[in-house]
Amino acid sequence: MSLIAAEGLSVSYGDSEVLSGVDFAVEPGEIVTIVGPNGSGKSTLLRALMGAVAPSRGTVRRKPGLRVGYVPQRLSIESTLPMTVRRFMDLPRRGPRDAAETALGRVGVAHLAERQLRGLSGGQLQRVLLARAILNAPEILLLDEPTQGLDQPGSADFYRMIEGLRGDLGCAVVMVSHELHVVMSASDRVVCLNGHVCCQGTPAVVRSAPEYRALFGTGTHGALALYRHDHDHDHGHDHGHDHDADDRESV
Ligand SMILES: Nc1ncnc2c1ncn2[C@@H]1O[C@H](COP(=O)(O)OP(=O)(O)OP(=O)(O)O)[C@@H](O)[C@H]1O
Repeated sequence: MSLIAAEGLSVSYGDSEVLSGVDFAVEPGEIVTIVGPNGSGKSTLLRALMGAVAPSRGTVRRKPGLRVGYVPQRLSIESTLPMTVRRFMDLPRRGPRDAAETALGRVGVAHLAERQLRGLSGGQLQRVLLARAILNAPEILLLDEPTQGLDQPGSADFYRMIEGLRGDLGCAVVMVSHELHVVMSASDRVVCLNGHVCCQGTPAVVRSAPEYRALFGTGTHGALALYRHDHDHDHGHDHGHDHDADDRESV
């Protein structure tokens, strides 16, 4: 059984439909990366999977009792607020002390427990957010651009750690990322989103898919092209049909 399955999922904000007809399912233990231009609905898809935004059409089904860990794109508490890492781990409610220590240790930041949150580097803060997300032994981790602001070695470390966590906890991981070259190697499956699913499959399949190349170009592993892509929010364009991994191996 899928952990989460969206079928024909559409989401609108007011009159504006940002996702239309998305079919997307996550199986236990897989690492799926969602790529797409700015404004293509990646964060919205994650939030719809969690149940934080309601579909305007279609359905999202979650396995009953599913434990979800979520790392947001930005920290929503006031970052100038005095607060230690340990205290932050106890929000919104205090858990067993050793659980927090274990989680911090798992992501390599046990030594930061007494430090102030606001004094952490970007990479340290990401790890603390991740530690908090794994406190409830999630079956699925949802990460929204977890390496934003990290340099390339920092990002590569972070993705290695995600793979390690998947191995230790056996959880599935769904993450949004712009760092296509790193992400590609760390993912079992890549979904290219532009209001709808343009193409999906293994990293190798997606990299050679014409729909992906049309969005991201072929140079610089797509990373720079991503930011240059001029997204006009017209989701009505037609790629003919959606593809999945199996019919694209020969491209
Ligand atoms: N709460 C909201 N109310 C109204 N519009 C919203 C809301 N959240 C997102 N949008 C709009 O929906 C569209 C998709 O946003 P979303 O954040 O899902 O895209 P994204 O692919 O994650 O973008 P980015 O790569 O820039 O983070 C954008 O045009 C955005 O402005």
